[in-house]
Amino acid sequence: MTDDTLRRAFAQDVLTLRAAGVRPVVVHGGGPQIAAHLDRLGLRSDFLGGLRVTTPETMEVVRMVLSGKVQKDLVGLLNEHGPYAVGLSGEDGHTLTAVKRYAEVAGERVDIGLVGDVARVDTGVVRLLLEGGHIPVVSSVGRGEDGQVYNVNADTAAGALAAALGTRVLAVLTDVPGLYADWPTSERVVDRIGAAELERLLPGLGGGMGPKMEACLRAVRGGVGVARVLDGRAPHALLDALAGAAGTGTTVVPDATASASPGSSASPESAAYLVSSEASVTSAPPLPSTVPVA
Ligand SMILES: Nc1ncnc2c1ncn2[C@@H]1O[C@H](COP(=O)(O)OP(=O)(O)O)[C@@H](O)[C@H]1O
Ligand SMILES: CC(=O)N[C@@H](CCC(=O)OP(=O)(O)O)C(=O)O
Repeated sequence: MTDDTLRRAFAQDVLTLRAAGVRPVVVHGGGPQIAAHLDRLGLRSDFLGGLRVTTPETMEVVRMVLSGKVQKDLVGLLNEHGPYAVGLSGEDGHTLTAVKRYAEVAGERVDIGLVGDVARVDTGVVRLLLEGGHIPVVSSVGRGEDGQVYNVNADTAAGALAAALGTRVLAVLTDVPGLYADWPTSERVVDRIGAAELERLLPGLGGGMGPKMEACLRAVRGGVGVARVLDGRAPHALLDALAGAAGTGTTVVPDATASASPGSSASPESAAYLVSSEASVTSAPPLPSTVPVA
C-alpha cells in the first residue's frame, strides 16, 4: 500500500473480482504511513509483540492517517471508474467494538496503551453496502463500549470481520512470500497449514507474523473457509492466488480440511474468487445507480 503501482494493481484486482460476481470487503492498515507521520511530528514508533505502543497522541495520528488518508487514497483508486467503494472506520455503525489488548512478551502481559482487540462485530453497515453493490473499505480503528477509540491491528480487524460475515476466503497481503517455517534461520515458506498445527506454532512467531497468523487462525476457527497469506509485493498477487496460481503464499485451513489435498473438491480454496486484502468476500450485486445532477 506504499507503492503506487502495487496499490493500483490491488485496486484492479478488487474491481475484477467484483465484476466476476464476488463481493469483496477490504480491510486496510497503514503501519508505514503512520510511522512516517509520527516521525514528522517527532513522535516515537515502538512495537511490542508486533503491536504499536499507542499513547493518546499516537492514537490521534493513527486515526487520522488510517481513516483520513490511507482509506481515502484507496477509495479514490477504486472509484476511478465508478462509484464502487465506500470507506468506513471500524468505529462507524459499531462495526468493530474493541477492548483493551495487552502485549505478551516472554510470558508477561505488558500494557501497550490504547491498543484494541475486537470484542464484537456489527456487520450491519458492511452488509448494507454490499447489498447496494458497493465495496466496503474498512479502517482498523475500533470503538470501546466506553466510547474510547482503540488502535486495532489490521490483520486482527480483517480476521474478525471475515468471521462475522462468514466469508469464504480471508486473504492477507504482506511483505514476505508467506509464513516462514523456521524464520529467521531459513526462509522456507509453509504452503499449507491446519488450524491445530498453527495454534502450536503461534507462541513462537515473532514480529508482525504473530498477530497476522493469529488473525488467520481466529478466522478459520470462526467459520471462514480458508485464510491465505500472500506476498503483496507481487503485482496482482490477490487475483493470481484466487485464480488458483500454484505456489502462492501460505494457506491456513480449518482442522477438518487440513488433511484434504489442495484443490480437491473438499478444499475450500478451490471455490476460488472469494477475497480480502486485508480483505474478505461474500456474490454478485447490481451496479449502484448514479443519478446525473442537472
Ligand atoms: N515466521 C515468519 N515468517 C515470515 N515473516 C516473519 C516471521 N516472523 C516474523 N516475521 C516478520 O513479520 C513481517 C510481516 O509482519 P508486518 O510487518 O506486521 O506485516 P504487515 O505490515 O504486512 O502487516 C515480515 O516482514 C517479517 O519481518
Ligand atoms: C495495534 C497496531 O499495531 N496497529 C497498527 C494498525 C495499522 C496496521 O496494522 O497496519 P499494517 O497492516 O500496515 O501493519 C499500527 O498502528 O501500525
